[in-house]
Amino acid sequence: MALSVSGLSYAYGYKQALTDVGFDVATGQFAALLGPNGAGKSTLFALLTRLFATQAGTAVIAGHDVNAAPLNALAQLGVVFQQSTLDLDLTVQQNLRYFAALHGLSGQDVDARISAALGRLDMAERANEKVRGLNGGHRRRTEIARALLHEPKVLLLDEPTVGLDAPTRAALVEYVHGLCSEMGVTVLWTTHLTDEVWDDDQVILLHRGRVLADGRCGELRGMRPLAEYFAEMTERPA
Ligand SMILES: Nc1ncnc2c1ncn2[C@@H]1O[C@H](COP(=O)(O)OP(=O)(O)OP(=O)(O)O)[C@@H](O)[C@H]1O
Repeated sequence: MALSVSGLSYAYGYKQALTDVGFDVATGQFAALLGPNGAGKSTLFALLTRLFATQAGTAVIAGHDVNAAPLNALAQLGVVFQQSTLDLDLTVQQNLRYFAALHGLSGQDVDARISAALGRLDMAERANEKVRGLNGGHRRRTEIARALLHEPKVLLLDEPTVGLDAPTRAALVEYVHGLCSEMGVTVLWTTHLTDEVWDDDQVILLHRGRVLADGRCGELRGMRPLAEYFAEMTERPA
């Protein structure tokens, strides 16, 4: 498994945000962590990226426990946060070079990695443009290219389509599915939008801090749209 979470619980003081959360994601799988507002998605994301320390349970990334071997675990993790962290006044390439330097990547290899990462996201032609001049979709693609520079096995994206229009959202969803099928990257994509999930994707349905369902989207939804299944699961009384 590329990502294994087991018995993960987390509380903010008296407020329980996650309760005994567990799931596995296989290598090369696109997994949607689907949940309404307040479900606990951001808390889980913060635990996987070690922004918060784990209180109970374990998370293992590409064989490395985030608590026992944090450096090894984080080395295998690419992260795209909900809020953009690009420098608007640097070019696309300068943003990527800066990130590479922070990761201790240097030498001729870096430019080759940057070209490859931008190529994968169809961003090669924009390498010398300042980020300020890019539209939202291209900025997001730049961030994904950047998150892949150190060739992580697992890519986490926290609601990456927020603020994008429908066609741009659909294109981004398609790019990231392509990373799974063509490069074998394992993706955990958090969202509350059911149209971002494809039938072959794994759905981990999170609600009020618990996993309500975990399975292949096509199987979970059966004959009805995923949105209907999602509403049925999350709108019934506690
Ligand atoms: N700093 C905090 N202090 C107390 N409670 C918090 C804190 N941060 C989050 N919570 C609560 O924990 C629960 C899970 O929140 P979380 O932000 O992880 O959910 P989410 O699924 O990411 O929601 P959203 O989509 O709105 O970001 C919610 O009930 C939230 O109110």
